[in-house]
Amino acid sequence: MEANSSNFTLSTVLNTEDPYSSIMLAVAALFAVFCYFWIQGKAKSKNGPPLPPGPWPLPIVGNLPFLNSDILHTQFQALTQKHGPLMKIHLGSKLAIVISSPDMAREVLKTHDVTFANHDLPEVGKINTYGGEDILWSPYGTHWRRLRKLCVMKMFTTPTLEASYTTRREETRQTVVYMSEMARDGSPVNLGEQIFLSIFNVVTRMMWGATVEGEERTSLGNELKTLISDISDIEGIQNYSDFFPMFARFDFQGLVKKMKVHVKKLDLLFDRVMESHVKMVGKKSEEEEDFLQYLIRVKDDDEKAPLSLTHVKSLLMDMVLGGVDTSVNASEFAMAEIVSRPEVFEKIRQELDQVVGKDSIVEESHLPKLPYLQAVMKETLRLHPTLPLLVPHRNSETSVVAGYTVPKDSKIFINVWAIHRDPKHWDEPNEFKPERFLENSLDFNGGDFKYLPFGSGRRICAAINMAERLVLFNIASLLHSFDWKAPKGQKFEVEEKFGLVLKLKSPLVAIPVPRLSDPKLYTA
Ligand code: HEM
Repeated sequence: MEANSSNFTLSTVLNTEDPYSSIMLAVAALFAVFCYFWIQGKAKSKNGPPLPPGPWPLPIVGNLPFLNSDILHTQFQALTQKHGPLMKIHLGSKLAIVISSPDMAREVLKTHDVTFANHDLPEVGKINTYGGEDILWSPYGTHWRRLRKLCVMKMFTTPTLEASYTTRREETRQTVVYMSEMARDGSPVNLGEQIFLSIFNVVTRMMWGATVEGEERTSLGNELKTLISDISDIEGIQNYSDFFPMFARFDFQGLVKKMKVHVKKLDLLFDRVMESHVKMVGKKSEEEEDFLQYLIRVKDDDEKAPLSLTHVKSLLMDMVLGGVDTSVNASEFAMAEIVSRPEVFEKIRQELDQVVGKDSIVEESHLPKLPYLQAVMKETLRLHPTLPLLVPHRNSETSVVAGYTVPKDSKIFINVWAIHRDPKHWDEPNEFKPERFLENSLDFNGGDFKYLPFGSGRRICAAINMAERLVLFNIASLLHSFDWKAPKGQKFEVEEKFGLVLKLKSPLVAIPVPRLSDPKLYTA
């Protein structure tokens, strides 16, 4: 048969009448083949154990064309059924390893913990953390240890948290007051926005004493929530610059550019705060100082690892970006699960009425006496882990894990979302059943590798006790003070939107109905 113009043949592609384009295509094809063999050669272990199994990669792009960044966690879960709980994936020129069982998680987070105790710094992470020298992205070593020690020994200790209770109480009361005002005329409330304001204010007041109040509470609050959420969304997008580092400077998806615009806004805020705090050094006693004053005072104390003002600023960024977004989304998921399940809501109400009573308000000291509510928080983080793939780790050395070679600098995804829904380890894994946590002794400390909402090992979340207080106190107060009704014609839904941080697909909007008898319980 004669070739006609609609036929898609090699000669039409090569366009034999245009020798220049033929040569270019031939060079591109050769380059592709070269890259393919180079990646394969680089990925193969030399005389050592084989690489982990995984789907067959295409030249150059690897498995990228088959991955959908909106459902990466479920795609990884499905691929694991075929290739096993230690699986390799080629992301362009980058080798990724996906971990999907408690045993494999133990291998990387415990057995080989030092080697795997780095986070894989993405291109956009360099922008929002001033070069990645913050606590989240710094590689395991002296500088990271110094930052972590400052946080863990100053900001997140039990005495500091106890001392800052007034802050959390005031902010939560403000939220209850705002909601009772909305309740007066039956207005719906965007719960995520209000929880955001409360948690944002708590974190920033603990760090530098600032707060958002009055009219600003709605306007600036929404703006900051959107800003922080946009930054975390950009962090969640698969950036081709990370998979083809040699082209990173072209920033083809424009993500670095977008990140710079967002970060500039937060940076201006931080600069103002830093300036005022530098002026205040020495003017307050050590007991009175906030975390930022403390950091500025001690930053040069350790000769081996002195900190610059930029390091200090990057820590603020970590707390605001890492601490606020995670706690808000965890609280939103918990509220969404509770209000959409009358039987769960009823049990919580009974527990609250028994422990707190209807003529009092919730205090943080009540929290240890609320086992069912604690179980609800644990079950929420099992079903909807806030960081479904943790923060991707990176190994600093080539290692042999479970008989397979994991080459140095691989990107390690720990699919906590899949581990938390593995039927080998959980009964009815897709059901929301808080009771399971009344029957087991699982906690947030990462000792049991089937439950890792805060990670495990050296890079485990630096603020678990603070996160637990923030989430529990917030939701306990909202559930004790109000009944929650869906706006007319709507029903509550708990659908997930995947990203670095797991979010509700649609915002949780509900109408508060006060349930306590004394109006004084709705004042600040
Ligand atoms: C429910 C709320 C939270 C959840 C679920 C959560 C979870 C996590 C997870 C999974 C990691 C990474 C672990 C890994 O990659 O192995 C992490 C790291 C971290 N989190 Fe949290 N977090 C929460 C709240 C907070 C808060 C409130 C703060 C501070 C204000 C905070 C500060 C940090 C820091 C600084 C790191 C980095 C630790 C390091 O790399 O050494 N987190 N968190």
